[in-house]
Amino acid sequence: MKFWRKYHPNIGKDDPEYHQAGLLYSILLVFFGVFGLTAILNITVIDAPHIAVFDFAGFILTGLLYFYVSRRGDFALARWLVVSVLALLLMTFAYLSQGSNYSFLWVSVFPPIAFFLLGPQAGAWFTTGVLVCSATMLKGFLESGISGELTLGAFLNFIEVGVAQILLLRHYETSRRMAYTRLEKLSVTDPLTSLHNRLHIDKKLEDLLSSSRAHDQHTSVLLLDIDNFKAINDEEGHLIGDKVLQALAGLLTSMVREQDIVGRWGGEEFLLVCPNTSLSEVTQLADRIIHALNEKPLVNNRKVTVSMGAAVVNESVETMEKLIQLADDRLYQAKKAGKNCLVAG
Ligand SMILES: Nc1nc2c(ncn2[C@@H]2O[C@H](COP(=O)(O)OP(=O)(O)OP(=O)(O)O)[C@@H](O)[C@H]2O)c(=O)[nH]1
Repeated sequence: MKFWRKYHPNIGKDDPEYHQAGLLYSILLVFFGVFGLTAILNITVIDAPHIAVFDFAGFILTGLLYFYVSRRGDFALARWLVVSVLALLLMTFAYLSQGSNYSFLWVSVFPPIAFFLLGPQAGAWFTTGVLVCSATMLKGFLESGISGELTLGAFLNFIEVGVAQILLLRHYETSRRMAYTRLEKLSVTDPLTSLHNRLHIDKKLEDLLSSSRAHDQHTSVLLLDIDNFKAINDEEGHLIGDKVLQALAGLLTSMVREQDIVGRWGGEEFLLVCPNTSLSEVTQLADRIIHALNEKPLVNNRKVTVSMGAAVVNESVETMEKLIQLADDRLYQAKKAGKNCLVAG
């Protein structure tokens, strides 16, 4: 049931907000249905019109909120609105039932939702606020003796459970988010060189190409392969081979602009993606790389050379596949031409 995706097309399946959006729209729909149904029941069967008024208000409020959130599409605002309305409705319900039937326990569904939608920091503050308001209200009921079911013990248990929930959820949500951030970083990083991995660079390049086409800008790529890398491994050992890859990654990163992307494309292949860069500009960059490598050894007094193929987006090379294929064909030509050079056209 991913009907909400049409309202937030920018939230992808791998996004942390994906499940938040699912929860948010489920809450709105469930509350909308439950309020509508209980409003009818409270009027027709139970004969409790004062509760029916509250149900009806909840029905209208959640309906309006659904409409607003889905039309506006600002997901950050949507989360705050839903959590605020939920807090309001739960506390109003606790107030109307005046401590009877332990219905104030409904307030305890609030903390997990608040932490999940707002995060550990805002979730903790918001939940503390709701807990303080609810406890103040229940204290009033307790002192006035309005409900025989609300004992001092029940009241204290309510507060203790609330405090425990805040502490536990804060810990849980913080560690969950940290683990997510770490995994997200690992999934886009090449462990040996710390450069972007192929998966990530694929996605970045795809995004860049769509914006290049939309704004009629040049995006150039440079596919780079270390020459005779097998010989380096064979003669110096794999550890030195790894060091060469790391040193080259560092050199390439230091030579490009901030907006350029350097990634490890495969074993001893690297891909440089340069937004807003013409073929002649990327040729200058390639010349600087060749010059820097010829100038001094990378690791262990061992000079390393590279071959490169460059390509730029234009009318005949529009897709990512075609762009990479062209750069790869040119890289192959550079190898055939004797290595340590660039082929750009
Ligand atoms: N040390 C190390 N070697 C790797 C890694 N990934 C791939 N290789 C090695 O890279 C070498 C690539 O060899 P080839 O494809 O024959 O290429 P080459 O020797 O560079 O020859 P040319 O490309 O024609 O210049 C292989 O020996 C792989 O084992 C890595 O992460 N670390």
